[in-house]
Amino acid sequence: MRSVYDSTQVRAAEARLKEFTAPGELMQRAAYGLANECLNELHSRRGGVYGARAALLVGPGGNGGDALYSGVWLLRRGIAVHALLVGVKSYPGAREAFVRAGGTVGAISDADAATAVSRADLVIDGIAGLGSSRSVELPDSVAEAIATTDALVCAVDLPSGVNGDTGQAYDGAIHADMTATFGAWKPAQVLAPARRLCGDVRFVDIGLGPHLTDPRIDVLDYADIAAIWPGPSYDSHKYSTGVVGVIAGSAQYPGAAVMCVGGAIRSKPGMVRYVGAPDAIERIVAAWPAAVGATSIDDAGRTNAWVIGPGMGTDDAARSVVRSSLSLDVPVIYDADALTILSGDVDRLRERQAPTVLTPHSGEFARLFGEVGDDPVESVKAATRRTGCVVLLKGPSTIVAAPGGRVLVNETGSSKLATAGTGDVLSGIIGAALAAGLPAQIAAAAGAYVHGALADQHDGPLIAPDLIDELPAFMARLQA
Ligand SMILES: NC(=O)C1=CN([C@@H]2O[C@H](COP(=O)(O)OP(=O)(O)OC[C@H]3O[C@@H](n4cnc5c(N)ncnc54)[C@H](O)[C@@H]3O)[C@@H](O)[C@H]2O)[C@@H](O)CC1
Ligand SMILES: Nc1ncnc2c1ncn2[C@@H]1O[C@H](COP(=O)(O)OP(=O)(O)O)[C@@H](O)[C@H]1O
Ligand SMILES: [K+]
Repeated sequence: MRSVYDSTQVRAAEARLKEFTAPGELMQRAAYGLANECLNELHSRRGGVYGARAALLVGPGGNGGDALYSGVWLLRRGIAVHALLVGVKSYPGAREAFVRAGGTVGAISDADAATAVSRADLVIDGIAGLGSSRSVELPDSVAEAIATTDALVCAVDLPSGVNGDTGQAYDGAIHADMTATFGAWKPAQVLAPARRLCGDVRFVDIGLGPHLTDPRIDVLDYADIAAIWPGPSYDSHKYSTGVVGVIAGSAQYPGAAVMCVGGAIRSKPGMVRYVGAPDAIERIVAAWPAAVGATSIDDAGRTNAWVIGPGMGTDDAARSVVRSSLSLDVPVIYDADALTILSGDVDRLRERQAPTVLTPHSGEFARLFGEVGDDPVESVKAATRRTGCVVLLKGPSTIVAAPGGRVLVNETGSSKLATAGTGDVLSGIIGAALAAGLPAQIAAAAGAYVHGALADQHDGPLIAPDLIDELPAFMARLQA
């Protein structure tokens, strides 16, 4: 598990650590770590670093200070380093130290600034880090040179022009190949759209660890999923590993039910029950002979968790099923059309006694709670406070919040998943995890991890049923 801390937490931890360290020590640790990451990467790209050129983009604050002091280390390794000041100020003492070590300094507005960038093998973005909260305004020629260079572009702490806490990217934000993050992972390094601008994130330890508590976000990794994903024990039977109920599909969207049941059944619960009209049951059993049909929730028999919504439509019959399901005393995941149905009735979700998971994409989220704002984590947390439910917001970074709990962000998957029906598979997978007894937020986040990993594992173009086909191999590896 990777813990992520916001700028207030990082600044507070830095302030505490500074009580035990010499003045300027933390910046030296950061600058040395940054230089090392750049040297290693440059070495593997060019086969050596001597004789290379570097351009530093230097802002007025601590971020620019890190860039200038890292320049001192680069100069000592035989790299020619030119600093371009963005503005008139620079971090006290850093510019002098850089010049003493042999660095040259110009202004970003100099006529030859763009040439310095395009001739560089390494561009270090030290315009702003934790203090970045607005667009980056560089001369067009320099912005163009940064955007088109083949050089290694390394961001100091965060790419300039991204909001470190929310993951928002402002105009002109720098697109880095690599980011050296100091002391902690920051929200922008795991949240869309900023995380894409970070490139490969390298952790530089500056000793903040003992001073950081209560992360803002956690990111589950493969080892976490392997440890928590339920598997059978020697004395398991079909009722002990969880029974999933699925209500999905309609005459208009029959495939949604097939994919949702497939996602559930291939995640290996003890049993999957499908509730629908007789012709729908026939279709499901033709696709998944191991599924068990019933025509109503009441007739379905023992079920540990329900998945309700994919492709079920929003007609009166669907509305009545969703409303009556609110009183089910087992975990329920509401997805797709069920979310649309509930959007008129959001506050009724509070009536639910058993755990509830909502899995909206941003359009469904807007219908339920209003548009996702500039701070998506805050938007999702507000939705959990309002409903008392676990809310999983889908998208290029999936955010899972629970009432009173920590926020989980999923990093697996990619835009390969932007194809119809992948969400139906996801809700089936989460349903299996819920039925096996995982706590609702963990089930949702672990389901999102598995779902994304299936896409990552799949070679070539992906359609939703491919995810189901990838499940057995993934589960076999996970449980090995
Ligand atoms: N506080 C500490 O103990 C440490 C801080 N470190 C570095 O210091 C950074 C934080 O320093 P600061 O608080 O000075 O903040 P920053 O240097 O990140 O940014 C603040 C300054 O940049 C300007 N700025 C913001 N956005 C800009 C833009 N788009 N274009 C031009 N200028 C812009 C602001 O007006 C302000 O003057 C960290 O991200 C990290 O790089 C590290 O040296 C580690 C230790
Ligand atoms: N650009 C993207 N990057 C990563 N994941 C994505 C992207 N677009 C969609 N996804 C994922 O694909 C799935 C789509 O679900 P959804 O929108 O409900 O589709 P459908 O209703 O067609 O099944 C979600 O898990 C979502 O997180
Ligand atoms: K930066």
